[in-house]
Amino acid sequence: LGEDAPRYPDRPVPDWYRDAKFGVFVHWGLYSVAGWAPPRRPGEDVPVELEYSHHQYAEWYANTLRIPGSPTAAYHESSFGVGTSYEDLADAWTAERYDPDGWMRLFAACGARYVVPTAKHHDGFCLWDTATTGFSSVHRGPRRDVVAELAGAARSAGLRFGLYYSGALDWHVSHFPPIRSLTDLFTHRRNDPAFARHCFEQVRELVEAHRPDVLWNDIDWPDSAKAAGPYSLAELFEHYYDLVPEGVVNDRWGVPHLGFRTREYRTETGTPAWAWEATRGLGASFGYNRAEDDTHLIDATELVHLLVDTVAKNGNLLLNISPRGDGSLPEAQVARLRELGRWLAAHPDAVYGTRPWHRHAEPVGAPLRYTVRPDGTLNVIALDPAHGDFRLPADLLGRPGAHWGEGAAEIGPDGTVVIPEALRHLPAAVLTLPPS
Ligand SMILES: CC(C)[C@@H]1NC[C@@H](O)[C@H](O)[C@@H]1O
Repeated sequence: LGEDAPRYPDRPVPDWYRDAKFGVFVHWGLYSVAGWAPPRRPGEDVPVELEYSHHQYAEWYANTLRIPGSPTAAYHESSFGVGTSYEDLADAWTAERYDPDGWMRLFAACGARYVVPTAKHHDGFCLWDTATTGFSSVHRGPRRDVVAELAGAARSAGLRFGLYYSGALDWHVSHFPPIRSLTDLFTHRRNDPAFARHCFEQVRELVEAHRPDVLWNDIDWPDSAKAAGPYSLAELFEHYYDLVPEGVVNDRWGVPHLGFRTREYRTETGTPAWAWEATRGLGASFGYNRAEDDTHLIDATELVHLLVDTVAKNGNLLLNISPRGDGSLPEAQVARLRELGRWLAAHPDAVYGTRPWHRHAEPVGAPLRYTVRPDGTLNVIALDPAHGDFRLPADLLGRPGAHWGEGAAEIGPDGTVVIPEALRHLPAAVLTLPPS
């Protein structure tokens, strides 16, 4: 970094974030009106040359639509007619079933401790009362300040409130050909001072109006804002932390300042010392995709395993839900969220406020995950208890006071742990061992 490179703050990730463990991402925007992408089941892939023309992310509709011959281009013309642009859809967006309070009560009931809705995605459509553009949900379509309503509803429901912002891509104010490769993704983007100021002013509006507890930027930030000076990223971070002392940012700003690291549809292999967050949709898309059905969604048991595995590895899970354009929530997604919430409500101390043990799982043998409570109690979380009894590892043998919730656990001299019949139907059962 040159000597004129700005100095970035070195801030610890706040305890509220590390204790929260589970948040809900909400990708809702103009792309939700069309709500379509080529559906993709777990494990399905496309050849790299089709990665962008057949993008599974429905929130990329505005880009995919511009790729000649793409399935999205065909879908758009057959659905909206020749000559209808993506941006024309803004006036068709009515959001008649949008219920911010209902959303947030549901997320809180499902065990989420924070929520991160999209304020502006790559399409450039802003969901708040911005002075920077008329391409917004206040000036067009719903004619509502969606972000303000979500912020109030989230905090009324007792949730921490974060905001997602697309700092690298804004297709409304950029005039590049469509992104058709990973190289395009990092070259077909504006880095000029005018765009840097535009992004700075938009995020400053959001910070000053809503004091978001999380600033979740995506992909990168305009390069011209990475030197010291007015409208610089360093200035924006300083302003943010002045207004939100417990605020936290992610790792996608393109500068040597980050709070938590992010993994998109991926996990960590071990237990990193740093705070990180696993994020994914319930299906293969973040934005609503009407072409997805139950077979495209992760099932509830896998969701519990994903949360437990992530927390055991020192991470948070930010699980995305994809509201339809009218603001209703896809029932199959809600059902999975509720199932996860039921398990969490029955096992809060296995997750919230815990920290990793010295290993997150066993290299071989029983599918166990470990977390440690603030008082030192060890949670031994057995995934898929229906598979039956398991052997405690040697370093846990003989530790007294093992319990399954209410009842004492039966552990044989060889460390075989009998899983009570009443627990075998659960996605995961939690054995506790008092502090050694
Ligand atoms: C993880 C999530 C925020 C995704 N980040 C990359 C975007 O291109 C994608 O649409 C989605 O927002």
